[in-house]
Amino acid sequence: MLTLDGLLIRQDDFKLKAEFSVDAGARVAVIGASGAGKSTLLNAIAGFLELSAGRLLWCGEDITGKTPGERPISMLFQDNNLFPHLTVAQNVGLGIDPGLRLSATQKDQVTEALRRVGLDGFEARKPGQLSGGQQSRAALARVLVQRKPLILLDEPFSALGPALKAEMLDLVGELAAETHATVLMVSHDPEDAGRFAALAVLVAEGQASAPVPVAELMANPPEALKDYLGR
Ligand SMILES: Nc1ncnc2c1ncn2[C@@H]1O[C@H](COP(=O)(O)OP(=O)(O)OP(=O)(O)O)[C@@H](O)[C@H]1O
Repeated sequence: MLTLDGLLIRQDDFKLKAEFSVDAGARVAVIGASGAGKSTLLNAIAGFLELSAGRLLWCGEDITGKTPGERPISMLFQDNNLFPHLTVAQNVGLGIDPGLRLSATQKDQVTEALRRVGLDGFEARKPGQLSGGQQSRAALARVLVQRKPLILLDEPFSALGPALKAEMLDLVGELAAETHATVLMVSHDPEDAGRFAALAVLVAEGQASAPVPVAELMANPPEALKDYLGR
């Protein structure tokens, strides 16, 4: 279980509070208007932003003082964060060892992760030689080899067309189910949120609220969400 215990995050004069838990293995969409603080929330959970107050717990262990690399967390960003001068296999290998000194077993793990995301045969290509969807798959393979139990997705597929985006969301869902990972995904699209997650966290008015069923939230949206949905 991920527990946000009395979290307060500040970025200059922007403040965000959060106080809730997410069960292990849950898939949660993080929704809210632009600038509401969705990325801020994920960055704080990942350890890229320091907390002003509160604690973060994973399965009861306080991880507040841990660096991003020490946390049980992988994060996938919108721009995929692939290094253009490295091959696909090397980019994925970075998830195992930033120095890329991989054992034979670890190289096999890279190959297996690429196979799992449908990129076998693409090992030697550079990211620039891949389509947008294939780049997303490579970034996802890097998350897979990290084998972390908590995965944070910050609108990773927003540059893809609707069909490809749906395919990627389904793939992430399948992989998360196989590995029993807990997933928090920022989404701008209520349809994507519903497709991917049973639960949603609404970020609005300086607060990230406890997860509630997506369908319930959409059927009876609070004012802040109504504005966002244009209702
Ligand atoms: N590095 C920063 N320094 C100071 N303020 C920041 C910084 N990054 C973001 N902010 C502010 O924090 C608030 C929340 O930003 P954040 O990026 O988390 O919103 P978001 O909900 O993810 O938005 P979007 O949907 O547009 O990506 C905004 O008011 C933004 O201006």
